[in-house]
Amino acid sequence: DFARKDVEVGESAPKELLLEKHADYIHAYEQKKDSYEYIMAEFLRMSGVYWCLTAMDLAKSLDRMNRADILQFIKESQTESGGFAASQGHDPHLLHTLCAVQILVMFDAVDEVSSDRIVEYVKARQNEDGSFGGDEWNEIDTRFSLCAVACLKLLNRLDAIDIPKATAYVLSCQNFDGGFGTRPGSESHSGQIYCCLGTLAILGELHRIDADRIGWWLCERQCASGGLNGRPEKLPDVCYSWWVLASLAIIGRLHWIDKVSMKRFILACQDDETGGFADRPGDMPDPFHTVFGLAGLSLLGEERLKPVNPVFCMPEDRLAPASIRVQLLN
Ligand SMILES: COc1ccc(S(=O)(=O)N2Cc3cc(C#N)ccc3N(Cc3cncn3C)C[C@H]2Cc2ccccc2)cc1
Ligand SMILES: [Zn+2]
Repeated sequence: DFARKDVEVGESAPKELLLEKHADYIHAYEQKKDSYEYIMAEFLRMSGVYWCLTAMDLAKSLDRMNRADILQFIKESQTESGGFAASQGHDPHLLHTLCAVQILVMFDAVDEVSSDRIVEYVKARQNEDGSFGGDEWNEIDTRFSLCAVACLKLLNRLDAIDIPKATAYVLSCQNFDGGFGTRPGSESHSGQIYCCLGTLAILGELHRIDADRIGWWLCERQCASGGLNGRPEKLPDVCYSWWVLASLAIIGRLHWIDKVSMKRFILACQDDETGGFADRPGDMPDPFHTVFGLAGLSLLGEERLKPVNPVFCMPEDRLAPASIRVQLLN
C-alpha cells in the first residue's frame, strides 16, 4: 500500500494561535485527573502534570492551576530513595524525578522537599562508563543522561557526578551522520539528538560537536508540509518538531529551517473545537503535543507566549531567578 510520506495542511486548518482554547483545554485536563484519562493514569501522572503545567506557564496562565494540590502530589511521590515516582506507590525513575524538579522550579518550591536525597538518587544512577540508567534496573539510554544532568543543574549540584565521563559517554554515541542514538552505534533519532545536545549544553561541552553536520541532518527532517519528522522517511509530528527546533536552537542554527511553513504546520495541528494540539493535523489533541506545539511556537518567536529555554523546555523567566544558565552556540 502507498505509505504516506507527508501530510497535507488543508485550507481549512487553523491559521491563528487559539491560545485561550488551549489554556481551557489544559485546565479541564487537570480536573479530569481522577478519571485516569491516559496520561493522568498513575504510571504517567508526574510527566502528565509537567506537560500540563509547562503548557499553561508558556501561555502565561500558570496561576489557573492548583499549586497547593500539585505540591502535595509531588511530596507524596518522593520515595525513600530520594527519587520520584510517577505517583504514590510506584517505583522512582529519572524521567519522573526530572519532571518533579522542573515543577518545583516553576512553582519556586524546591526548598519544600529534600534536594539532598534527590541528588543522592541521581548520583547513584551513573555507571562506571559515565552513562546513566533510568532506575535501579539500569536501562541505559542517552535520554537518562539528559534527565540526570538537567535535574542536577536545576538543583545547582552538578558537582555530584563525574562530568568528564558523562561527556565522554554522550560523545561515544555520535554517529557518522553527525546524529546521536540511544547508545553507542544506535541509529540517529531527533529525540536522542535533543537529549545529547541538551546534556552537552548543560555540561558546557558543545564545542566538542560538529554543529554544521548535525544542523544539516536536523534540517533534512523538514517535510514539504513544513512539519519535521524524527528520522528519514517518517511522517512529520509536532513533538518531533520540538526536538528538532530545540536542537537547532541549542547549536545556533534555528534560522536554517523554513520558519513560515514550520509555523503553519504547528498551527494546523490545533483542534479548534476542544483546544489542544495533536501530533499532526486532524488527529486527537493531547497535553504532550500541546506543550510541544506551544514550545515550538515560542522558539519561532510567538510573542503571546513566554520565551522557552530550548534545553529545559521551561519558560526562561522560571530559570533566571535561580541563575540557571546553559551554554548555547550562536
Ligand atoms: C496515547 O499513546 C501514548 C503512547 C505513549 C505514551 S508515553 O510513553 O508516555 N510517551 C509520551 C506521550 C504522551 C502523550 C500524551 N498526552 C501522547 C503520546 C506520547 N508518546 C507517543 C507519541 C508521541 N508522538 C507520537 N507518538 C506515538 C511519546 C511517549 C514517549 C515519551 C515520553 C516522554 C518524553 C518523550 C517521549 C503516552 C501515550
Ligand atoms: Zn508526537
